[in-house]
Amino acid sequence: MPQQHTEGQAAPRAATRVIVMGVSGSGKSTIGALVADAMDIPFLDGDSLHPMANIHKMAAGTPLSDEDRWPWLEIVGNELADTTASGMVIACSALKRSYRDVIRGKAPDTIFLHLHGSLGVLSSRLEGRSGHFMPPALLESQLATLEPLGADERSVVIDISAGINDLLAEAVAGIKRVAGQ
Ligand SMILES: Nc1ncnc2c1ncn2[C@@H]1O[C@H](COP(=O)(O)OP(=O)(O)O)[C@@H](O)[C@H]1O
Ligand SMILES: O=C(O)[C@H](O)[C@@H](O)[C@H](O)[C@H](O)COP(=O)(O)O
Repeated sequence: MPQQHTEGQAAPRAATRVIVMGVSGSGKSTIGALVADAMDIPFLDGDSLHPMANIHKMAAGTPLSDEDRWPWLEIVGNELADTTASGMVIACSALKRSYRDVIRGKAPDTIFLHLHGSLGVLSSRLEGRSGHFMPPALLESQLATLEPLGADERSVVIDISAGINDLLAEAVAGIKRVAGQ
């Protein structure tokens, strides 16, 4: 029997499912964790969902192929679709539209937050990062693979040259706007 809502009673809010996307070094892990915290929903780093073979391949300086990425994207989509919380934020490069289609195939209401930046800003962020498996030399192939979001995709695009607090505010406002909150 469908749930009834009497006047004055708020209808339950749909889960907010977000992929923070972009190339390596764009700030997915940093901004993703902060957005999740601000929206009081769980955060998952897509790097932790890669099969070990993918991590070893990237660490050795070889870009992943589509075949390497399909199983990983399925896992990412399943995590988003299966969340029992009021939403979830996952950091996942989701570089091509066909990759985003895999995620949407599992969780159709996903909002993609693209952290967009110039080669110069991205390179300096990667050079400044330490203790990460991803070599800065893979940035060029990441940028060559990136397909920008289409107007028909549920999405928010922000320019990463701003400071973290400004990016966080812009990201949360954009997500809430797209989610109709
Ligand atoms: N807006 C920002 N301003 C300055 N430094 C940032 C900003 N966003 C991220 N960083 C830094 O840039 C580096 C890359 O960020 P990270 O979150 O690891 O990116 P990704 O997960 O997309 O690879 C990290 O050292 C991080 O602390
Ligand atoms: O599809 C890919 O090639 C990888 O998923 C890659 O895009 C991802 O970004 C890595 O996991 C590197 O990790 P960082 O993005 O955290 O540098």
